[in-house]
Amino acid sequence: MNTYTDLEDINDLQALIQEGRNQKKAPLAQKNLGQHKTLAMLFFNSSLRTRLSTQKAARNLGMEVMVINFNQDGWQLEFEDGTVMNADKAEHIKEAAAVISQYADLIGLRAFPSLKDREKDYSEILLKSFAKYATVPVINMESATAHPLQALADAITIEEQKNTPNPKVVLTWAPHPKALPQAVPNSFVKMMKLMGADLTITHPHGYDLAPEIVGNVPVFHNQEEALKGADFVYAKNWSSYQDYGQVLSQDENWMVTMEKLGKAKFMHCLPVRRNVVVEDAVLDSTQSLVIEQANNRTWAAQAVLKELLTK
Ligand SMILES: NCCC[C@H](NC(=O)CCC(=O)O)C(=O)O
Ligand SMILES: NC(=O)OP(=O)(O)O
Repeated sequence: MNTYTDLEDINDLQALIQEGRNQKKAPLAQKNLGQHKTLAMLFFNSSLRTRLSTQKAARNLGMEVMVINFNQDGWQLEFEDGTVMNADKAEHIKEAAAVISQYADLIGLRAFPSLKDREKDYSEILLKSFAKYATVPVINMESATAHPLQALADAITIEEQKNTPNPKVVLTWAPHPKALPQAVPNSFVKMMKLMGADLTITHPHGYDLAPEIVGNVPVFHNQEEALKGADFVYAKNWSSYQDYGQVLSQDENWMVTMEKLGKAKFMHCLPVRRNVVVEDAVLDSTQSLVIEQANNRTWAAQAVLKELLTK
């Protein structure tokens, strides 16, 4: 693995999941691997889990970490080629990426989509420009359309928690007051396909994810029907892909309740809006995996950092 911009960068998924589980058992077993190496983490958006778990993972491997909140502390970046930079953008990605590459051995990036221009968001201009102009590996810490570190933590969580060889996994849309990205569901669907999981997707009309990502995964518009016999229920809100970035429904009947969950385990990437996405009773029950899922973010990041350090 030379970079971790999306799940396609993974050479051997089972080995990477196993590596994450090994790191969890012995977090400091390779504490000198990253000695004198630095991870620079660039945040264009808020984060709790990604920021802290990735730092923790890097430190467990002996790395130094530098963090910059780009919107507050960095210069506004220009990504287009050949522009006359006489407006608000002070620095071109060509210089910024080349300069950061001299200070750091790995660069992590978080940058959400605009949710205004689908073509532009799905072109992943920020992530791809960094990957192009940086001379060190780039790690996706949630880009416009993908969250591969989250998906790896989700895969580790399902592997740890499953009681049958091929459990039924249901990804359900859930209501939310704001327009949210498709990054988490996109990467979750891709990951479940890579794992060969028994995946079902359920969402209201108008919320289909990108067809090239969904492929032939069964999609139900009846949530109750989809949830029948589920072993894992993964809830997430996302805004519309077709009517790009729009909130078409806030139907509270789609909230995950204990009654709907049945015997299944509950997953969510967090942060989660209580009693909007999912009711308290679910999050406060022993069937909720959300805290363990967030714990696994460290081990997923540590597995990825290890691969990138030893490539
Ligand atoms: N990194 C995990 C999720 C990040 C983001 N959620 C959010 O922005 C929630 C914000 C709120 O609830 O106000 C998303 O859906 O992609
Ligand atoms: N799940 C996740 O990525 O959380 P943060 O947005 O807090 O990093």
